[in-house]
Amino acid sequence: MYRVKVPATTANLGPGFDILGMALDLYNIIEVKETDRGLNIDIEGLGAKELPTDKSNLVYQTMDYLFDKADYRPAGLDIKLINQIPIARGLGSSATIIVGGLVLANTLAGTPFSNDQLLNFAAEIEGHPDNVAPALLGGVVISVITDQEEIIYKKIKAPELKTVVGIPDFKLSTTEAREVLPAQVTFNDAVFNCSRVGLLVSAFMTEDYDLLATCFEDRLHQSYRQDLVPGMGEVIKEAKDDGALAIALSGAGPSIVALTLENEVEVGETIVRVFAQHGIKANYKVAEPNSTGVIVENL
Ligand SMILES: Nc1ncnc2c1ncn2[C@@H]1O[C@H](COP(=O)(O)OP(=O)(O)OP(=O)(O)O)[C@@H](O)[C@H]1O
Ligand SMILES: N[C@@H](CCO)C(=O)O
Repeated sequence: MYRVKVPATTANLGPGFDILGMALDLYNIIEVKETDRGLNIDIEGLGAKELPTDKSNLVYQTMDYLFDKADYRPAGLDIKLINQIPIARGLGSSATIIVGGLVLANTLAGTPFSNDQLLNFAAEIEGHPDNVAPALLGGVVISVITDQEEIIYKKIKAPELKTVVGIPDFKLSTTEAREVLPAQVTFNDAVFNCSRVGLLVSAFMTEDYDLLATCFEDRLHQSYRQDLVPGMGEVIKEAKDDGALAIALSGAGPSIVALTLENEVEVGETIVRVFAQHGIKANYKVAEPNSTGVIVENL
């Protein structure tokens, strides 16, 4: 039997829409065993009651995608999902399943594909690379899609900061959160974001955390998504007042991610309190960045 442990991810980090993501020490685990008894999917933890256990489950769809490419056909599979990452909250749950499913299927097929090829497959399945890249590689990853539709990436060390994730008690699908984005943005807004992404990468690399508040500013996606996350503007403002160095919507939302040197409990409690003032139940988790990415074990 093989097992993978795949980290949650927070994508965008403010201005890096579809470009930047960071892995966190919160995990989904997938176990798989080849059998001769067809498909059996067992789900433990989050989503156990709602996720399908047939061939429509994302983990099977993903493994099937790789088996097709590898021309490998197991007679049957026992798959177990142990889900600890909340689903459709902007913490990369689907990315963990895609990365984990690809790594497991590649292992069963005799490792015909490299990690770089797996990253390209994962980005194609997910539609964007910013969650799948750090889920696979760990750390902070900058991903670029070339004109030939290939991913070029660079992993940098994650900041030595605490991450506070405020998780509202409602789902927001990535598809819905992308539908509210405009087809075009102004030249000024594009320049605004490019400048912050450049500065953010440099701030992480030089550990110049005083720059983070400016680096997390964004004009490409968060304002358009504000109506989908009641209280988001105020949560961000009040958590900054509590000492968060930087704060933004996590991925496509609805979770909010803050980076802090200290005061992580106060920042978390403030996020929960301000969401409650807007009628939204929420909880928070304090996480550390993950630097390893996916880990596969032969049990
Ligand atoms: N743990 C899981 N197991 C199986 N399928 C999952 C799991 N997590 C997500 N999915 C599938 O992926 C779909 C899309 O999830 P979606 O991308 O909206 O959320 P997310 O990955 O949790 O958040 P985000 O991508 O914003 O970080 C879900 O509707 C579900 O079908
Ligand atoms: N970059 C993606 C992340 C989705 O998790 C978005 O913001 O839509």
